[in-house]
Amino acid sequence: MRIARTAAELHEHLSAMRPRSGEADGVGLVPTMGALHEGHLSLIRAARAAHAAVVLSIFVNPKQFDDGGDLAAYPRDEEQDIALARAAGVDVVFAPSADEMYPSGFATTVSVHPRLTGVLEGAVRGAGHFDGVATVVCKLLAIARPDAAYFGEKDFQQLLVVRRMVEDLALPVRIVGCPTVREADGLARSSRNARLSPEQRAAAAAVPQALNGIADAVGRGVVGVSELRPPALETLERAGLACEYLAFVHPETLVPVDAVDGPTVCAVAAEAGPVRLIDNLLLNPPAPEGIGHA
Ligand SMILES: Nc1ncnc2c1ncn2[C@@H]1O[C@H](COP(=O)(O)OP(=O)(O)OP(=O)(O)O)[C@@H](O)[C@H]1O
Ligand SMILES: CC(C)(CO)[C@@H](O)C(=O)[O-]
Ligand code: BAL
Repeated sequence: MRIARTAAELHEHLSAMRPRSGEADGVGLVPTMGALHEGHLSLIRAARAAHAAVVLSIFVNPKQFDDGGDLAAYPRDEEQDIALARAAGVDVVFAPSADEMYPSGFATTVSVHPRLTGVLEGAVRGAGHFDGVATVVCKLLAIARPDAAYFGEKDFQQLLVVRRMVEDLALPVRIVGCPTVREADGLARSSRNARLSPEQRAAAAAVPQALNGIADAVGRGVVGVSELRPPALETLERAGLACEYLAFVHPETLVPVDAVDGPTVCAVAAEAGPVRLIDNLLLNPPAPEGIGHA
């Protein structure tokens, strides 16, 4: 496994591999901010299974953090990340500095429309968050020129924003979404979980419980958002979590819905002490009675 600190080094390593890339499906890119866990490893495994060469990028992108505190507190462990990447079969780790990504004079922002970036995470983290994500992902795609790039469905709005950007700018890359990897109690794996105290970690299980409660209710035919929200909010509140949003939206437009009468994403963000937890679930309305029975 090679480590590249600059775009030039990455190109050098990849050009040595590109001849191989004709065999399988070229290069797969897995963009991350490091502090690798099973969620990231699942993306790497998906890329490994599909591509001749796998590039893992590790870059804690300052442009997507509004709050300097969150950026400073973001967990970093490059040594362990490199060991995990090697064990998972990554070919090249691309770990640039902020100066390499944003040299002096850098003056470009990629901005997806606020109807997709100004709501949910964008509303809480500030308008600059998804501009920062779109800008860095666009640049990572331009540097690595992968055939496909892998993103987690845990950050479902990010995945939607990246897909929109790629389609609108006709970027020659396939975007692959991968399912959320969870702990035994259902909590979505996240780098920020490392900052939870044991009490906060126990309380955090209320997030998947709230989502599962909603899915169960929808399965029983309860589809009105006004009926689905209160018990879920109560589950979060009982655990001592501060809910930032619990939203029912159309999976592609992010427009809020009143009822789960078509595919709907329930997206939630809650604070456990200093840690923001996000999660989501795709809900489908129950099949009309009689359908599906022999
Ligand atoms: N539990 C998970 N399952 C699947 N993919 C995940 C999971 N957690 C993160 N990812 C994906 O890994 C990629 C890199 O994410 P990132 O480095 O921000 O990790 P993270 O754990 O989401 O960190 P954060 O604490 O910022 O939420 C993203 O595409 C993200 O959606
Ligand atoms: C996609 C990403 C690597 C861009 O910095 C980041 O937002 C993340 O880790 O999800
Ligand atoms: N995992 C999404 C990127 C972020 O939290 O900034």
